[in-house]
Amino acid sequence: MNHKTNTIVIKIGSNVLTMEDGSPDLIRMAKLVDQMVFLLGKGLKVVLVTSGAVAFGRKSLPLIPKTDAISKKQVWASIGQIELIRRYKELFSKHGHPIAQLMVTKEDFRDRTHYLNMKNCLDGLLKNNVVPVINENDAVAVTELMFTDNDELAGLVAAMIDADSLILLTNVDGIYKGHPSDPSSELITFVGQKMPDLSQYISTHKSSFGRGGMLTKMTMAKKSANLGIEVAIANGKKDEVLIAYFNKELKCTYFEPGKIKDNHKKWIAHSDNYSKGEVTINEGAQKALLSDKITSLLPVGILSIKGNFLKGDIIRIVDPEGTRLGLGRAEYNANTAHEKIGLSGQKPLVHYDYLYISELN
Ligand SMILES: Nc1ncnc2c1ncn2[C@@H]1O[C@H](COP(=O)(O)OP(=O)(O)O)[C@@H](O)[C@H]1O
Ligand SMILES: N[C@@H](CCC(=O)OP(=O)(O)O)C(=O)O
Repeated sequence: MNHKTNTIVIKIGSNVLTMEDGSPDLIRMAKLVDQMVFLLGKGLKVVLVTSGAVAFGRKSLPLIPKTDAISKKQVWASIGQIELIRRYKELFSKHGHPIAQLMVTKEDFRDRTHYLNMKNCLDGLLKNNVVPVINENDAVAVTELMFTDNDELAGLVAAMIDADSLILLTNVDGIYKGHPSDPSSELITFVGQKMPDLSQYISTHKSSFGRGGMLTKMTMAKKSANLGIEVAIANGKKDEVLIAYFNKELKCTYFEPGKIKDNHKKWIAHSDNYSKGEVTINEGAQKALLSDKITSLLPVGILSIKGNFLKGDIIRIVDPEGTRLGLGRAEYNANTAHEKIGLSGQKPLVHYDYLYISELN
């Protein structure tokens, strides 16, 4: 944790809160709440993104055999969430800390009004020293409306509130160069802004109750670090894990934060799934956008346009070879943009303030 951390988002995976047989690990839960209270005592603002609703519900109610897979998840999550949040309230209350519950879906991050309403709520809770406890609303979020997992939700929340740190607690110490259970496997302890892609080391294997897997965790960690948030993937089963992180003594996979992006850019950076169009730019425009100069995307640098986007929609920006360079908010609709392709002296299609160029192509 860097010296300037004021706000930290802590994500706790299903496997951290469950024992081998899938039953809730209430002792582990209590230890983690005690550590979050320690961080609060050090003056940090803490936001908790917690999995575990499905896991808690699964053990509380056997379902009739013909219940389909989606209904099972929805039923278990909607039952388990009650026990999950009740336990958190009980544990935080013992230390005099009030908590709040937010149940969200991916749609709440697409719509800018929803986004700003949620940000307003979170800012209000943090100002009043209330710990927000956030989970995906599994009762309504199925298939394409789902986050890949709560790692993605945690990254979106960290960007939304301009958190300084994001810690993803799972059931291994971090990303290994081999299988995590192999004693000879090396733990990757540091990931710099220019570190090559780590996906070569990551198997699709997931822990028993996890949903996303290490690949989504790594992807979200790198994207968050690219937005200026320091990230750690660490073992939530390790005693004192949050204390060790606070004291900079934690064995984990640490992602070095890049340049801090403003909040508009953080929202846009996470909007790839909502893009309504695509513009291919020429080499001159590509060079300008990748430079350190403050540059908007001008029609003179556009080669082609796809999609019938409207003013205000998010559009993808790709280089002449079709490689995604970034995202931006369209200042006018696709028809107007088509009329301006290649013309100089025109209003930017994407203004710099609403332009996000990923440094991780
Ligand atoms: N290279 C790797 N290093 C560490 N863990 C890995 C790696 N590749 C795959 N994994 C798996 O990813 C799992 C953690 O992801 P996940 O199951 O989604 O946990 P969580 O429930 O905490 O999100 C680990 O338990 C491990 O089995
Ligand atoms: N909303 C779900 C979250 C599932 C999820 O993302 O799990 P994990 O990959 O263990 O963090 C639940 O509470 O079970």
